[in-house]
Amino acid sequence: MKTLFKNIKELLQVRDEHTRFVSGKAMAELPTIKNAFLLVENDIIRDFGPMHDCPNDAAVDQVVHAEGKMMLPTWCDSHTHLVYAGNREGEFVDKIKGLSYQEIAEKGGGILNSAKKVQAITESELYKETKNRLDEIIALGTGAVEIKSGYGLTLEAELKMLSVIKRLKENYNLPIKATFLGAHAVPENFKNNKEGYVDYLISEMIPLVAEAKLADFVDVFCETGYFSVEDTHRILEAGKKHGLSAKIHVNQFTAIGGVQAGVANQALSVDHLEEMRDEDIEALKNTSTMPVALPGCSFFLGIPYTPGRKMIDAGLPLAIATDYNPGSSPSGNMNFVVSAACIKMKLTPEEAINAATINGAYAMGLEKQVGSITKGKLANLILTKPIHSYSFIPYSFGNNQIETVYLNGVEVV
Ligand SMILES: N=CN[C@@H](CCC(=O)O)C(=O)O
Ligand SMILES: [Zn+2]
Repeated sequence: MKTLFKNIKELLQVRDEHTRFVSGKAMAELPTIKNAFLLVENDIIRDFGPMHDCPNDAAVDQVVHAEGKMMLPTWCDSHTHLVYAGNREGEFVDKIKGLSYQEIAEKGGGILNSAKKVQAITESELYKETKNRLDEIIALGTGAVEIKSGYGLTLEAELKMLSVIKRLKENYNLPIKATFLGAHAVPENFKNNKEGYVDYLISEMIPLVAEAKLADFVDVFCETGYFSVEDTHRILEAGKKHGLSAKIHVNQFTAIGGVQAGVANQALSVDHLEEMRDEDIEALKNTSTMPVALPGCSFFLGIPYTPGRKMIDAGLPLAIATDYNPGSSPSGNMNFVVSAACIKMKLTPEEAINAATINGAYAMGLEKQVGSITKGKLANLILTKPIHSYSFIPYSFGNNQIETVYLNGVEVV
C-alpha cells in the first residue's frame, strides 16, 4: 500500500537517520521543506522532498491533497503515568483553597490515595480507564508514549499496572515503553520503614519485573520526603543489573543531587527539573542523559517552570512531555505542552517542536523509529488544518490545529 501526500504547505522536522537528538543552538533549527510531498509505503516513510520531485499519481494507491496544511511527526510523550484509577478532583479543590502538594500528601492524598484506588480495581477495569486516556492522547497527536507504574506500590498492584501496559503494547499500533516506578512513594505497610521497602524493591520486585519482561526502564522519585540520593543509586544499580536503564524523577521541589545520581548511572533521562542549580546544569553537559521538562505539572501545581531557556543557552538538549497523571498534571495534551514551553519557558516554536519530537523520542530510546520525518522511520504523522505557519500551533494555545493523525501510515483520527 502506497500513500502519497501532495502539496504539503510545509513538511516539518526533516532529518537524516543520523540525528539522535539536538542540543543548544541546534535546537533553534527546525529543518523543513515548503511545498513538499511525502510518500508512505505500508507503515514506513519511504520518500519525501519538494513537489518538483514528486512521484506520479499512477505509481501509488492513494493520494492525499494537503494544500495549506502542515505535516510533522507525531508528538513523542516520554513521561506519563497513564495507568491510574479514578481521579483526584477533591485534592484539586484543596489545592485551590491553598493547600500545597506536600500538605495534600500528608492529609492522606497524593500518590498513596491513587495507590488505594489501583489496589482496589480489577485489571480489566484499569485497562478500560487507561485505554480511554490512550485514545484521547492519540487524538491529540501523540504517536509514541512512555507509561509508568508506581500507583500500585504492592507487588500485586504494580504487576497489575505493568500488565495493563503490556496489553496496550499488544493492542495498539504505536511504540509504547513501560517504566517500573515502584519507588514512587513508601507504601502504608512500610510506613516508618523506608529502608525495608527499598530492600524489598531491590531483592524482590525489580528481579521479578525484569524476569517477566514487563518493563523497559526503572524510575525513582528522588525527592525530599520520598527517596534519597542514596536510595536512588541503589535502585538504579539494581535496575541496571537486571537490564533496565533509568529514567528518573528529580529536582521537582528540591535539588538534592538527583541529577548527578542520574548522570552517574547513565540515566536515559532526568525529568521534572523545576529546581535547577548551576551545578545541576553543569552535570548534564556532554552526557547522554536527556533533561525532560514537564510544563503541564508546573502549570497545574503553580510551581516554577524548568529553566529551559537557560539550559538550552548553556548548550544542553531538552525534551518536553506531559507527565499525564491524576495528581500533578491531569492532561495528556502535548499541544498544550508545546505552547507552555514557548509561553512560560521562553522556547521558540522551533525549539519546542524539537523538544516534543526528536528529543522526546530519544528520551524513550525510540529515536531510530519516530520523532522526525526520516526515510525508514514509522509513518506516524500529524496533518494540521490549513494554518499560516507552524508557529500557529503553540500560539493558538488550548485550540486543536490537528486535522488528521496517521499511525503506521493509517489514518486513525
Ligand atoms: N512527582 C511524582 N510523581 C508524579 C505525580 C504523582 C501524583 O501526585 O500522583 C509527577 O511526576 O508529578
Ligand atoms: Zn511523573
